[in-house]
Amino acid sequence: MPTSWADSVSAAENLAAGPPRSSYVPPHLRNRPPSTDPPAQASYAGPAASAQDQSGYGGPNVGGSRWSGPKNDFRSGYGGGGGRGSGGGWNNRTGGWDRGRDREANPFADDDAEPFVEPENSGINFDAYEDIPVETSGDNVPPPVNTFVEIDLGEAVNLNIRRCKYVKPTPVQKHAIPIALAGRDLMACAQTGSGKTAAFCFPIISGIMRGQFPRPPRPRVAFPLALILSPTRELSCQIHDEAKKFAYQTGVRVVVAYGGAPINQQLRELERGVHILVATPGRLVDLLERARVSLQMIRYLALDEADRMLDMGFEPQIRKIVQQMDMPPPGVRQTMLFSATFPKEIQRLALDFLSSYIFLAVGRVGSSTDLIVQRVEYVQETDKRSHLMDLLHAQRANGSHGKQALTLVFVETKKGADSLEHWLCMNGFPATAIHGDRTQQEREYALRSFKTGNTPILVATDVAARGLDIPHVAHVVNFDIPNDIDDYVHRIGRTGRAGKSGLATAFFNENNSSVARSLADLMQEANQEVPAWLSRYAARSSHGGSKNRRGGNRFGGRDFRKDSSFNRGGITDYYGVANMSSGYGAPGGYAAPYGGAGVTSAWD
Ligand SMILES: Nc1ncnc2c1ncn2[C@@H]1O[C@H](COP(=O)(O)OP(=O)(O)OP(=O)(O)O)[C@@H](O)[C@H]1O
Repeated sequence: MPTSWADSVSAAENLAAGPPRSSYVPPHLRNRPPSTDPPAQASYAGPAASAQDQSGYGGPNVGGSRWSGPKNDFRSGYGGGGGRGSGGGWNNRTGGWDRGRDREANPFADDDAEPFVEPENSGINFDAYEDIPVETSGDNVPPPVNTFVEIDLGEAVNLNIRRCKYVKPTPVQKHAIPIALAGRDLMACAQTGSGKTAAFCFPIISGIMRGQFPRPPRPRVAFPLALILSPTRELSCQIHDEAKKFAYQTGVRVVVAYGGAPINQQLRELERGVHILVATPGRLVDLLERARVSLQMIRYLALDEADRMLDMGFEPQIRKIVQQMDMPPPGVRQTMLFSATFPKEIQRLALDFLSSYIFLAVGRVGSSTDLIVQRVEYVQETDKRSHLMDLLHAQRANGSHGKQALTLVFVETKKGADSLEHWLCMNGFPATAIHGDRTQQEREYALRSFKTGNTPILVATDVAARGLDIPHVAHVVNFDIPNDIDDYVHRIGRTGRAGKSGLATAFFNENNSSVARSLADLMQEANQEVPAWLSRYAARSSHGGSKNRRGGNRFGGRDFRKDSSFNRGGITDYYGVANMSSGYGAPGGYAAPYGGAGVTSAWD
C-alpha cells in the first residue's frame, strides 16, 4: 500500500476491415463470412406476449434473455436479414445505415496514441479484487463466472474484449453479466473504478445481437432498443466511447445525445439508426418532446450512477422518461441500475422501475489491498490555498509533474472553482476548471487538457465527481468536503481505478463537523488511519453522521429489502435468497444458488 505521495505517484505510473457493400445484411451478420443459409424470419420470434405486455414484444422470461432468439443464432436479428428488402437498417431510407457501418470508425485507433495508455489492462492489480466481499439477494440468482470465456457474449464482442485488453472480468462483471444475460432486473452496487460500464454494456450488446426485433414503425423517428442514462454530459460521452468499443463490428449502433451540444448533429446521427442510445435526461426529454425519439421498442434500460439519477434533482425527469412516455413497463423491458452507492431511500424509489430484481453488492477492497489511501487534514478555511500550494509543491519536488501525475481538486461552488483555478495559474500551477456554468466546449476542452497532462491540475465541482474514468489521476484533493458522504466516495473514486492505487486528501475544519462521523466511519471501514482529532469530532457530532451512515458495512449499500421496515411497510415484493461469497476460487455461496436457502449474510 502506498504510504506517501511519492509512493502513490509511482504506483499510479505503474481486423478492422468492414464487410463488402451489398444489399441489406443484418447487423450481427455483417462481419461474418458469406453464408448460404436462408434469411431468417422477419418478425419477432421471442416468447409469447404476456398479458402485461402492452407493447407486443413479449413478456419477461426469467432465466433467459427476454427477447433473444435461440442462443448463438447469428442468422436472426433485428427483423431478420434480407426479409425486409435490401434498403438497409432501421430508420434508413436509403441504406444509409449500411453506409454508416462501412464507415464505422475504429474506436481503438486512438488508444495507442494516448500518452498515458499503459501496454495492457492486464497489468492492473486484479489481485486486489480477489478477496473482495460480494453479496447477492433475490430469487434464483444465476451463479457468477470466473472468465470471459465462460460467458457466451458472441464472437464479435469477445474480440472487442481482447482489443480492450481485458484479460478477466472484474468482480462486478463476474456477477452482473450472468445475471443480466439471464434477463433479470438488477440493482448493482460496486465500488468506483471496478468496471460497471462493461458490466451493463456487454449483456445489452450481446442481447441486441441475438434478439429478433420488429422493424421500427416510422421513418425519421429513432426507436432505440436500449437506453443508457447517465447524469452528466461527460459521463454520457465516456459511456458512448466505451460502448462503441465493445460494439465495434457487431453492427450494433450506439448513439449519444446530451445537452450543450448542437441538437441537429445528434438528430442526424439518430436518423441513421440507433440500437443503443446513451443520453443525459434533459436532452432526451427534449428529443422525446420533439417526437424524434420513441421509447416504444426499449428492451434494456440502464441507469448509471442510478442513485444520483433517482435523487431529487433528476427524479422528475427520470419518471417522465421511464413512466410517462411510451417505454414498455418493468417486466417487459429489462432494467439495470448501477452505482457505487445506493442509499435506502433511493432503493425504495427504484422499486417503481424494477421487476423481481436481484441486488448485487460488491464491497470495498479489504484493508491490505485498499487502493485509495485516504488522508484528512485539519485546515482552516483561510489556510486552504496555502495548504494546497504546499501539497502541490511537494508533488513537484517528488518529480510527479515530470511523470504527468494528475491532481483533481474538488470544490463546492462554481465560483470557487473559477477563483481557485485563477489563483493556481497565477501562482505558476497549470490548472484548468470544469463546472456547470462553463460552456460544453469549455468543459470538453478542460477535460481534454487535463487528461493529456497539459494542465495536470483540474479544479472541479461535483459535475466531475461521478463516473469519469481518467487514467493517471494520482491525487484527489477535497479542498471543500462535500456534505454527503456518498459524494465523497464518488469523488475519491476518480483515483485508484481498475486496480491501481491512488491518494485522496481532504481539508477538514469546523464547517465539516456534520460529516465527521460518517467520514471517520468510512475511513475506519476502509482500514485507513483516522486522526484522533477527527474521532473526537465524530464522537461529538450527534446528528450529521447518522444521516449519512451506511450502517458499518463493507459495501456502498445493502439490499433494503432485508430491513424489517421494508416488510412492515406493506411492500409485498419477496426476496428469498441471500448468497455470500468472498473470493472467486470457492464461491461457497453459490453451491445451491437456485432457490436454495443460500448462505447467511455477514450482516445478518
Ligand atoms: N475486465 C477488465 N479488465 C481490465 N480493465 C477493465 C475491465 N473492466 C473495466 N476495466 C477498466 O476499468 C476502468 C474503470 O471502469 P469503469 O469506468 O466502468 O468503472 P465504474 O465501476 O463504472 O466506475 P465509477 O463508479 O467511478 O463510475 C476503465 O478504464 C475500464 O476500461
